[in-house]
Formats: sequence, C-alpha cells, structure tokens
Amino acid sequence: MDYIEYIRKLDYQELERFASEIRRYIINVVSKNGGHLAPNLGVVELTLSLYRVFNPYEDYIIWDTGHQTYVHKLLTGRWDLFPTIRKFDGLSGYTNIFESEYDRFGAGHVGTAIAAALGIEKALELKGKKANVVVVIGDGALTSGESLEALNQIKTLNSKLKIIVNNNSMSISKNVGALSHFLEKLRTSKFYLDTKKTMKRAFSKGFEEELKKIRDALKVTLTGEDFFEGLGLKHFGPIDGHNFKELEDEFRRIKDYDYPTVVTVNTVKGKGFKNSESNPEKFHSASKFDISSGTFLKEKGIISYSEAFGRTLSKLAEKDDKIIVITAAMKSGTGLKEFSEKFPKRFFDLGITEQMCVTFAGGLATIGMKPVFAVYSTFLQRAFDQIIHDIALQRLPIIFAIDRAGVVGEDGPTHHGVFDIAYLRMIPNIKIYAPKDVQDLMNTLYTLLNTKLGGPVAIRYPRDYEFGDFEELCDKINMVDVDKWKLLNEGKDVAIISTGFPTKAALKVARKNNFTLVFARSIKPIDVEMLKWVFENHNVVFSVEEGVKIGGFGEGLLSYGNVEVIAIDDEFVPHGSRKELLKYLNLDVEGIERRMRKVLERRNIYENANRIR
Ligand SMILES: Cc1ncc(C[n+]2csc(CCOP(=O)(O)OP(=O)(O)O)c2C)c(N)n1
Ligand SMILES: CC(=O)[C@@H](O)[C@H](O)COP(=O)(O)O
Ligand SMILES: [Mg+2]
Repeated sequence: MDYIEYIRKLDYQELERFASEIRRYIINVVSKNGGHLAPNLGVVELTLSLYRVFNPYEDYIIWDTGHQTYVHKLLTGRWDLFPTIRKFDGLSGYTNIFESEYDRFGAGHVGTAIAAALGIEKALELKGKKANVVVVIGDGALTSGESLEALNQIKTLNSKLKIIVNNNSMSISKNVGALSHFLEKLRTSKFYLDTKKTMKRAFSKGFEEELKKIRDALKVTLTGEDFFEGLGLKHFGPIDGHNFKELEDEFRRIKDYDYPTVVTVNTVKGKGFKNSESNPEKFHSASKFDISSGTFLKEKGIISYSEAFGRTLSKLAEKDDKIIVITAAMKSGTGLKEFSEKFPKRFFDLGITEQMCVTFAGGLATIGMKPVFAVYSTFLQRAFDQIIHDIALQRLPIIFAIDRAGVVGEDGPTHHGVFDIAYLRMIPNIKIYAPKDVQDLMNTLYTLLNTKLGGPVAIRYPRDYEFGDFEELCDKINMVDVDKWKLLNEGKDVAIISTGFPTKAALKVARKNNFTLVFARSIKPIDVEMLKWVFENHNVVFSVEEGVKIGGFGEGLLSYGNVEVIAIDDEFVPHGSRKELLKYLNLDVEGIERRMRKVLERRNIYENANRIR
C-alpha cells in the first residue's frame, strides 16, 4: 500500500484516527523491542503533514540524528517490517541509506542533517535537477557544533533549504544553552501564541501576509533578536506541532519560497502515551516496558557500569571538591543524575558539544581542578583533535570516562564504541584503562582520582550490567596498581592476555582449558615485565579485546612478540542485542574458544587443539 498516496486523501478527522493508529503501533512494537519512543510519538502529526505537502519519494527530506524516523519508515514502505526494528537483521533504529533510498542520508549522531542537506542541494543544482530539500531537526540537535557551522553557511551557499525545527524543549534531558533559551521563549510565550490566535481571527484571509509581518515583528520583540533571521533565514512559527491544519498550512506556504526558511514547530515529546509525556527523558531511549503500567522490564538486583560510575563519583566528590563532572547532553545515560543533583555547581551539561567539553575540561585542569568528562565512546570520536591538541600535548590531567565502549547493542553501527582503543592508543601522554568488572571500574576510578596524574587518562566500560549491590561494592573499594597486569589463572603452553570486560569470558575459556589468563587493565602503558614473562613461558599467546583489531590493543602487543589477536575484524558491526552481537563477532565464551582452536590447529599444536574440543 502506498501510504503517501493514502494520507493525502484523508481529511483532518481521518488523519487524527490514522495518527492514533500509528501511535498504537509504535508503542506496541517499542514496548517489545525497546527504542526511541518519546522522540517518535512527538512527530506523528509533523511527519504526516510534511508528507502531505512534500513528497519523500521525490523531494529530499533529511532527518537529523534519525532516531525520530519511525513514522517516516512506516510511510515509506516499511510498515510490515516495523516489528523487526532494532532486532538483529531487522530494520535499523535510524535512517540508513542501505535500508531505503528514501532514507536520504544515514545518521545516528546528532547535527549532520543541515550540512548533508546543503551538499545534496548543491549537487542537485549542479545537475540541474529540481527537488525540494527539507531538514527536520530537533531543538537539541540544532545546538550542536556541526549544525551551527552549517547554519552559518546557508546564506553564502545561496541555499533555499527548508528547515523544520522540532521544538520540544528537550534534548535527552532538558535542552541547555542560549539558543535553547531563545527557542524556549518562543515556545512558551503564551502571550505571543494567544495574540497570534486573536490576530488570526481578526484578519480575513486576504490579509495573511500582513498578519505574518505583524506576527514576526511581535516574535522579535518578545524573544529579542531573532537568531535565524540574523543568519539570513526567514523564520516562521512557532506553530502547533499537533494541529494538522496549522502544520499543513505553514508547510504549503513555505514550499515555494525562494529563500532559506526555518519553521519552528512546538511539539510535546512523548505525545499520546501518558508515561512518556510525563517522563520524556526516561522514554527517550526506552528499554522493553509494560504498556499498561509504563514500567520497564528490567532484571532485579542489577547494577550497570554507568550507575556504578556515577554513584562512585558522587561518593568521592563528597570529600574532594576539586572533582568536576562534564557531560555532552548525556546526563542520564552516563549515570550522572545523582551527581548533578548533589553537586549542581560542579556539574556541567554543555549540550551536544563534545569538542567543547574536552577543551573546557582542559581549561579546568590548568587551574588545578580534576575534570571528569563522561562520554559515550562513539561520541568522543567527534573530539579527536581536541584530545590531541588541547589535552595530550599539554599533558593535562583529565579523566575521560568512556561509557558504551564495545558493542552497545540495538543502536548499531553508528553507536558501537569499538574504535576508542585505536584512536586513543596512538596519542602520546595518554593512559588507557579497561576494567574487567563493575568493582574494578570503581577501584580504577577511586585510584585515579586519588593519584597525581601526569596527563590524560581514559577508562573504558560497556553498556552492560552485573548482579550486585552498590553499597556492598562500595565497601570493597580499594586502590589498585592500575598500570600492572594481573595473573588470574596460571596454565600451560597457551596464554590469553585479555583487556577489559571480555576478561570474564576469556577467564572461563582459560579455566576450562588450563590456559594462562592475564588481565590487562592497562591498555597503555603495557606492563612489559608481565608481557615478557608471558612470552617466555608460553608457546602461543592470544590477546582478547572488544574493539577493532586494526590499531587495537592486540596489535600493539605485536611489536613485542608473536600474538594471535582476537578482536573485531575490519567491518562495521550491525545492530542486535549485545548477546547476539558478541556471538556474531565470536567474542562470547564459545566464540573465543572457537577462534583459539582454529589458530591452534593451524599452528599444529594438536595437543592444545584437542584440549578445547
Ligand atoms: C554527537 C552526538 N552526541 C550525542 C548524541 C546522543 N543524543 C541522541 S538524540 C539526543 C538529543 C537530541 O535532541 P533533539 O534533537 O531535540 O531531539 P528530540 O529527541 O528531542 O526529538 C542526544 C543528545 C548523539 N546521538 N550524537
Ligand atoms: C539517539 C541517541 O544517540 C541516543 O538516544 C542513544 O540511543 C542513547 O543510547 P543509550 O540508550 O545507550 O543511552
Ligand atoms: Mg528536542
């Protein structure tokens, strides 16, 4: 069924009914698969209206981040496949150019849409092809560095881009920064909205352009300088993002404008499901939940690495007022809610500005503070130059708390944290640690915050959890010799050197097969003394890590001796559950064993090959 044709035939009442059906479908699927519930429920009317006016098959609609494209997917040929979303081999949770040609530009990271759209528009122009180019971007994404860089070029590029700003006053948490204040003022100026309605009633249709002039003048008066107009774009709105008529009228109005245009659309994040409306932060990226109660279906008695990290930091900060914590709009994901509430003056959510966060931390460090930047591995990629130029070169003592290291699961290739070992290891002056479990993460953090650091350090840990109780783990916190590797199992002939969280799986393999297992918390520096012992006492040495092979930990050991590297091969890892992906990558217990066996067979070490049969 062609849903684009279908929605164009509906009247507003029928559209309302269809919107409800879509919401029910999304809630139902996300409750089973997990996913970005609140962002998608907020854009149902926006997407339907946009696709009644613009044509996703002919025009170029670019969605920023892509986490809010479930309705887009449903309308562009993926209705029946929708229950597979975020599942292994199923639909992606983001736009993906390999999934559909109508996902015009793939995403997952914030802030790429305007730049990509400008490129697309220019290419279409150079080819003499006529099509509308439209960006849909959230108020959070709009504040990211790349969006602002692109906005700054719109006028100079003679663009006619149409930008729809989905203004819900939320990033994942509350949106922050001056631009968000401008948008918030627009959004909440009740007087403005009321006046707009009154004026609309007062003027007849023929006065529409006059009405708009007054409305825009009023908007500037009420909100101060108009940010968008200052950049050379025409700014319309705010309009009600859940009112079909208002949305459609405005989209039709701007469609043929010959200049770059922004329409701000007020939406309610999580609209239509009371739990997500009242708590859009929790339902931004929801795990499986029970629809009737709105509660998440999580195992009891577990503690995630992120929670352990955040709560440990809160404890340590009670006694150390130099600890400062920074996040790039990922407060809840990185477990920092408690810290932000307890120490508001020492907590900085700087929005989606990973580059700035790194350099800001650098500034803090030069004045003697102990900055901790808690960031997802995949998002820290954005600040590669800042890590080198601002931090490592100047040996600034910053702790990079790298959450979501390794495979993250259902978010897939845009979000896996598999590159950090490779992109950090090459940088001089930096130390990199990968704890093996939650307790070890707490110990490492405790140690590093009580040690005089000679430069930046990174601690990488996964999107995972263990059974355990925080207070009990806290009682056992102790200083560890972070740079020393540890012998966890002494075996014969074959040794495994494992770094980070795969150590648990590697230890099982080692115990079962009487192999030596050395735990390398420190990826850099290498414990050369222990490495020497391993080489001297074993015939075959394996390394295990959850990161890419090229440039990774194991590859770093090769300059010291012969090592069989078990890591992620040269490919982007797809999406699926963490368990499925570790199996797919041969990084679970069975997979590690299988890979070892292959190598041992190849190297004719029959005895060992038999042993792991
Ligand atoms: C570079 C980068 N940093 C952080 C994130 C995590 N992230 C995903 S969506 C989001 C908030 C986006 O807010 P907004 O654009 O307003 O969209 P909404 O969910 O409110 O519709 C954040 C911080 C990301 N995807 N990319
Ligand atoms: C779109 C995006 O980047 C985030 O919403 C991300 O999906 C959150 O991931 P977690 O669920 O691991 O916090
Ligand atoms: Mg938002």
